[in-house]
Amino acid sequence: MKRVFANSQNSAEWLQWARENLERGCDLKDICHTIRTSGPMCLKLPTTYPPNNQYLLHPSQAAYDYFHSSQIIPKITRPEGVEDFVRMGNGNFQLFLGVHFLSHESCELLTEKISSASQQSTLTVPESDKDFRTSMTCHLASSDDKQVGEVDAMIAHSLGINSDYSEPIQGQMYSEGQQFKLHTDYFEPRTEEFKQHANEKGQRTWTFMIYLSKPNAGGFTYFSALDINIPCDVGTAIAWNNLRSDGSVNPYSIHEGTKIVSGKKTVITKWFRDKGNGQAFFSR
Ligand SMILES: O=C(O)CCC(=O)C(=O)O
Ligand SMILES: [Fe+2]
Repeated sequence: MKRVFANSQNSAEWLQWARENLERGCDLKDICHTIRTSGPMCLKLPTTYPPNNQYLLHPSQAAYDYFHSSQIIPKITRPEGVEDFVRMGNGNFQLFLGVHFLSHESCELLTEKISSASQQSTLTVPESDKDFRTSMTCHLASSDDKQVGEVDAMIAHSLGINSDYSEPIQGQMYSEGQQFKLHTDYFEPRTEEFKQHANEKGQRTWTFMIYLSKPNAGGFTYFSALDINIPCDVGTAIAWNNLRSDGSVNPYSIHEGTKIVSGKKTVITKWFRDKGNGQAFFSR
């Protein structure tokens, strides 16, 4: 980490310094430590939160995020890997893919259950774009179904996280023309959304998805920051960490359920949380 100036109390200079060092690949924790010990007592930072996720990808945003969220950073919930899954993406983002997670038979049965009891999907923040998320959601957990319970347990086991640290399992169904536009699954820190949704069970940590039925065209899961398109192959599962290793939110996790061109797509989604009862991780 290079020191470009000494004992400066100028916040802009320090932010610039943090940005340069982040771009050079220095560790965010070291940068923050230096700022805490040698930087200005009170960094003057923007008062408005960046409005879009593109801006969040800028390295200086990482520093900004870190300084501002230190009070509410959840504890680390990071499996080292996911059993039998391959790691995709880059060092900035943990994304895993597991083929043949579920048999075609199980996928068919679950698809039937989801299509028989689904309702319009909702969003955690109000959105003026009515096409933002147009899929249907099925609250599978409320069915008390044996197969659903087994899949739920398989997901938790595969990540190695205690299912008490999770939200109830859901199904999503997309018909032709339906989509879920670019978004992140974590709750935006310091917002109403965070206050409303993270209060009890904490921040969202991991997302786990299983593809149950494949559309004829379209319907990928697209991670735009990595330019990775995951096809909706029946039985395949993906899992990603919405947080960085220090527990702050990871903008590289931004993703989209692309529009269905023809056919239907059905998936299972399960979000893990920062808080729960008992040990967070299974011992392996
Ligand atoms: O359907 C997809 O591929 C993505 C779904 C998604 O991002 C979500 O439910 O949060
Ligand atoms: Fe998502």
